[in-house]
Amino acid sequence: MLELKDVKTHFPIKKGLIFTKQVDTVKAVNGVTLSIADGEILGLVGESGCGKSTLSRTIMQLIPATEGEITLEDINLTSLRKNEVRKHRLDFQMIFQDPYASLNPRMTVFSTLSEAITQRHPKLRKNKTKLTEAVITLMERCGLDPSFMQKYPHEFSGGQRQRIAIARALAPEPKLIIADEPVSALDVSIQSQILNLLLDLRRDLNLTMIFISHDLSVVRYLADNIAVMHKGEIVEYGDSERVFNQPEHAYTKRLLEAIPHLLTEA
Ligand SMILES: Nc1ncnc2c1ncn2[C@@H]1O[C@H](COP(=O)(O)OP(=O)(O)OP(=O)(O)O)[C@@H](O)[C@H]1O
Repeated sequence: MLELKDVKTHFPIKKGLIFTKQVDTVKAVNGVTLSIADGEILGLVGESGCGKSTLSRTIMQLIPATEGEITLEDINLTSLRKNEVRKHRLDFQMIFQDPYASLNPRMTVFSTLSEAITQRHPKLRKNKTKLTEAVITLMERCGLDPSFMQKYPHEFSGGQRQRIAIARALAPEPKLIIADEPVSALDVSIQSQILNLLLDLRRDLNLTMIFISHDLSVVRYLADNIAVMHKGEIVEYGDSERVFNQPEHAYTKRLLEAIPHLLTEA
């Protein structure tokens, strides 16, 4: 479904004083090769600064890859012209850590979701009944009471706001969802509800997802496969349980040792 071949995203940065012409390169993503199957949840883990966000933004075509190939269902996105790339933007949707920041505070749930639905189905703009039905279906699917559709984000709890953000991400019927630390800002009890919602959605809609987290226990719960990223490279990749029980790379072992309870559990 999604293939990455030797993807590199490098940022040139000026070195030293204002008038200097010397340039350094930050190799934020440095030769990533990965594939994600239809309906798979891939966990992407690594410390802050290892390149997870840059890799997501490169996959979503928000920043151009310096080198390499990104193929979505046999379309080589890296070879497309800018206006052609735009057509594929809806195929990728993101869920962020802070739903409050990602939702427009001045828009009701209905406006937020209907705007996202009509990006994919513009004709629905003229059919309020069908649009409302689609909003209700999305809200129910994400465990939200549709009678709250005229409410604003601040009128919901943190967990419910994340459900709205998830519904918003699903609305344009994306091919891939990238969830960037989607439960890190939530209370532990709410975290599991949101993780279970994501698992239910994957089961019901065959969602394909990259789940980014620094929390390995969360990733283990959700992901089929795990990619461990370190200094712009994938240093370990494999089935979730294998990576947890028999980590091969020293960096993965270090990450696992940082959570001792996980080792005793395994
Ligand atoms: N636009 C940019 N220009 C220059 N350097 C950048 C740019 N964006 C990211 N970087 C650098 O690339 C490296 C990877 O950053 P990135 O944000 O992708 O890491 P991350 O793993 O997502 O970190 P975090 O978990 O803190 O978000 C960092 O060293 C960062 O400073």
